[in-house]
Amino acid sequence: MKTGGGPVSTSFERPSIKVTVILGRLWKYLKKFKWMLLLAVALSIAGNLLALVGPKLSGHAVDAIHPGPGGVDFQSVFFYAGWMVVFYIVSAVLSYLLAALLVNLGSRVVYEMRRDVYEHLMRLPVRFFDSHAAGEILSVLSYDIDTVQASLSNDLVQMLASVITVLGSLWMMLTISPPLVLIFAVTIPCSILFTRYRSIKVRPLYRQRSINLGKLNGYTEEMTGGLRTIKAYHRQEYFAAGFEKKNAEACEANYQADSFSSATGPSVGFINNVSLALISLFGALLYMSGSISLGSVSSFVLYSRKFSGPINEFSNIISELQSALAAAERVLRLLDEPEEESDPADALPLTEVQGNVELRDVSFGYQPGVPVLQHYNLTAKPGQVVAIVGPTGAGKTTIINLLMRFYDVDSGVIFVDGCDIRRIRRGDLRRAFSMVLQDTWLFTGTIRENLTYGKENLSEGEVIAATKAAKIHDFIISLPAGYDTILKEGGSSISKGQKQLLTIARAMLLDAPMLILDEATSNVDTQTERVIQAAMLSLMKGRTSFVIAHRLSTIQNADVIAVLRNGCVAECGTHEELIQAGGYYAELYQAQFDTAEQYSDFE
Ligand SMILES: Nc1ncnc2c1ncn2[C@@H]1O[C@H](COP(=O)(O)OP(=O)(O)OP(=O)(O)O)[C@@H](O)[C@H]1O
Repeated sequence: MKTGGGPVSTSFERPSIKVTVILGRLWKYLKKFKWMLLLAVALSIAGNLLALVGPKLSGHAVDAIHPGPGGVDFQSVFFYAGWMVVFYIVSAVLSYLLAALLVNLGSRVVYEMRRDVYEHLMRLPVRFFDSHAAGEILSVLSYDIDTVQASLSNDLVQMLASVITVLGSLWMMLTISPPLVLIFAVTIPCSILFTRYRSIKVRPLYRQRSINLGKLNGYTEEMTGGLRTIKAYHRQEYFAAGFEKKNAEACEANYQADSFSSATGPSVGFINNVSLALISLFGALLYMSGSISLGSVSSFVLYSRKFSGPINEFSNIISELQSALAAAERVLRLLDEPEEESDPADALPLTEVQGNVELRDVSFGYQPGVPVLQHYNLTAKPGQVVAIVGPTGAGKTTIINLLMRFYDVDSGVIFVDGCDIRRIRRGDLRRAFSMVLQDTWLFTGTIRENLTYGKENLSEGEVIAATKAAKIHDFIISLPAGYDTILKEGGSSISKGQKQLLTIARAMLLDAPMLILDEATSNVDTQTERVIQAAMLSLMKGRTSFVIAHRLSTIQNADVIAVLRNGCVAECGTHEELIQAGGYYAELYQAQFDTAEQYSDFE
């Protein structure tokens, strides 16, 4: 079954969400841990207030040094210096505890966020996955969420510390010399305006960085998936050029964002140094006029450094926050993707399935204006085997997509046991079908887990009976760990045919009342196909089955063969009837028959 094919959506690139909305939604995650947050605030206040005492003590120590011989009051100097050490040690311990707490908080938030995104992904319609590159989705789940975490654990602690240090230092400076504080009235607004201007400019750059990285990941994921084909066609250079382009775009966006934001720090640093020069100048003048002690000037200088340090740091934090906001935005955008419509409140259960299926006047297209099925009609009576035949791209798999409600019809109705499938609970409808597809999907786990994941509490005997019927038992027990063999990365360690036989055994074990076989034996050799034919026939017995097969020899015994052409049923009947009619099916059958003959001559 095809699941891809649609254009890769660019929905993660839509215009930005308002910062307040992003913060509000991040707060919903944070508030679950409000006690940790409160403790963090308390630790931050305590730690930074203690650190604020240092410069004051240092000022007292300086004032204990009097000009002239014997003018140093060592007792006082040691007293103040000792207390400084004590305050700084306690403050450092509190800062360490705070950082550890916030790292923990960040991890918890990220855990929740990642879980929400994953659960949301599971609820998204197939349409979403058909139109988004897997790498792009992975990029949101890993890189973007990690960026949010880094910001939550580092920036949050710095922001808290900065606010307290700035306010505390300002207060201390006001107690020392209000006129000197006036210098900041000129320099601080310059810093703030400059930082604000840069932060407005930098956010779109960070957004672009996330987008480009997502594209690069999408491309890499696609290329690693298709590596065999690339090597077989010797197109490494061609795709390397594509990678080069995406890589260059990602690096360029990264450079643009980082270089723009990194210029902010030095600029703000310069403004702060100007204020330090002014403080030194005016401080000296005040000292000479006798209105301030030398120790106070020294304390003031230290506080001014403490005061402007975080403001300088603020610009860095702001750029990191912008990066985190851009990442959070992409995460939220993914969370905003509309989920598969939930079942209506009065949705009907599907318990005793008879297997009456009818597609009545069904029209459908994946994209507006590009119809795939047009006024399509098909009826399957209970227990019948319906084969759907048609040229490549005719819409055979699309019928399966509609039957399973991976997509909904544009018009017309699909009935199961006389009930519109849109009125049936989705889960019940899907459980009513066992599917064996051309593209088999096995997950990392043991063979047994892969066989039984559709149905719990299966006995060993049932599992072995199914694998024997699917002619895969002998292969499984030939493996050193038998049924406990771990299949890695979707079963990449076993052949495609073996994978398909495993999924046939899985479908047998699921024992659903209806069957979908979409090129189910396409990867199996003709000999094995013949051998498992009996098992397939017994599997289909009494079950309404939809079989898609290009090899017409496998569907000759179907009760109904529906030939699909140009979106509608071109011919319908049994094999004999269609051969007699001498239409498209007869032509197709003859062509396959001739080819088989040619090959047997060749042999
Ligand atoms: N997710 C999708 N988005 C957009 N178009 C799609 C999508 N899946 C399939 N199509 C298009 O719909 C048409 C029918 O596709 P479908 O997979 O149903 O054909 P098919 O008869 O099963 O082909 P095949 O025999 O090659 O498996 C094709 O033109 C295909 O390109």
